Amino acid sequence: MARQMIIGMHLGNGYGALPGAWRMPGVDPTSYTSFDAKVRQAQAAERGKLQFLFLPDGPSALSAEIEYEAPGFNLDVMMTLAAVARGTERIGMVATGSTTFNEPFNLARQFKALDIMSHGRAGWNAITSAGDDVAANYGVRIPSSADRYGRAHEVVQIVQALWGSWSKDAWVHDQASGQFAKSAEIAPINLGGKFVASRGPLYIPPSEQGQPVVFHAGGASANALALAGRYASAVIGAAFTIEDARAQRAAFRDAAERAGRDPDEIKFIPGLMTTIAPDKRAALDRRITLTERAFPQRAAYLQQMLGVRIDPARMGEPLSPDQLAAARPSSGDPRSTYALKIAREGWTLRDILAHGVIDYQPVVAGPPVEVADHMQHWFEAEAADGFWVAPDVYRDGLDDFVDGVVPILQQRGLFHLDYAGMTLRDHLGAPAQYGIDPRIMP
Ligand SMILES: Cc1cc2nc3c(=O)[nH]c(=O)nc-3n(C[C@H](O)[C@H](O)[C@H](O)COP(=O)(O)O)c2cc1C
Repeated sequence: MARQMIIGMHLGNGYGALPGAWRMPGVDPTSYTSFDAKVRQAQAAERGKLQFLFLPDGPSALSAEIEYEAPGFNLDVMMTLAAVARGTERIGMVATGSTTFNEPFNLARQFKALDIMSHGRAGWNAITSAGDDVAANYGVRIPSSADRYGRAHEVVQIVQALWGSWSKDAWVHDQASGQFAKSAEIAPINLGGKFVASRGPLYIPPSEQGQPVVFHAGGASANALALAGRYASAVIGAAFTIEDARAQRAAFRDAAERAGRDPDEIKFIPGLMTTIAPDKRAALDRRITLTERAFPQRAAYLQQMLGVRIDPARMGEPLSPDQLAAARPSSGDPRSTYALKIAREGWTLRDILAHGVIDYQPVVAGPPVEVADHMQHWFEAEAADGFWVAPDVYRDGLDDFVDGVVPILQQRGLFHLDYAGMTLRDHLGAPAQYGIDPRIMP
């Protein structure tokens, strides 16, 4: 069968990916604390047969914008997914769990419990935390990159070892014989390194997929490549251009190969922000409503990207011929070339910003077919094995993706018509694994 794409959905604060989402008509302003809202959003993604939900997590400092904007993260990713697990049946659930600020025993226990509750649908986004604001919440300074990644390798190995501490058929639960478990098949782990250790065993038997799937979110730094290359089945990526995405995907595949794995075992899944509307004008207007508060600040940044003076008071005007002639895309920001291309098309300053030229992920603002075209283009260029999609506003943006974009991708043979299996491993085509991968023994 032809290669088909994997699609995940960003499940953040309950409102949507853009800062104005909480104030949009029809949005319940208390969705931030509503588990029901998150379950409904997960159910909508499952209706679209999406393979997984992606829950980022900081926990970073409260944003300076809290006066006007909702925090970007979930109240608590594991508690949210416990609720989502009970309200869904097939969709995978991938939560972020820091390897810097958690003990491996806690991570192993929580993720495996979720894996059991969800019948084999859990994934762990194993990241290193960066940022002094996160560290301050734990009363420490942020460790060096070498120490963060050194700890991350130990944490992932111990977590995986703990996951395998019950053999696959250790749990007998035979009422007739009275045997609950085979104690000879439950082993302590006794693993330790420079940073962390655990005796084990865990007291949780295998799930339907054996154990959770390991993800990693990050860029292609040498340390991230070494970590993801060894352990990750999928990388949640950020790439603004198709060239960057191709290079990152190739780098992660090479890293997996260097770790002795088949490169097809690691899927590269960059992000995509969507604003879906009947036409381009309506989509840009929607993005203006959702993000305009940030435009003065973004205009100042656009000035640096293009190397010309830009007057934020002239939001309704295109850049002048003199400005366009003098503009030079900054080599320090890969988004600059695209920003200049959009500016040269003659859009007003407000519309240039509404195109998402300064967003963290590529933005598609337009009708569903444009979103599908973007995904097809990147997928067929081997820049992506799939996408994690961040709708601007969950309330309608998620349905517009599921009902508008997904059928186009299905008609084009690029996306499955239904789930073939029950577990996250099934959905990703991730090889079976139980305990530490024997190819990567400590
Ligand atoms: C798409 C994407 C998603 C990320 N999600 C998270 C997250 O949920 N929580 C987090 O602490 N860091 C997250 N990160 C940050 C990375 O884990 C990592 O800290 C960052 O890329 C710096 O990596 P470095 O230390 O190798 O330079 C994310 C990064 C990317 C690109």
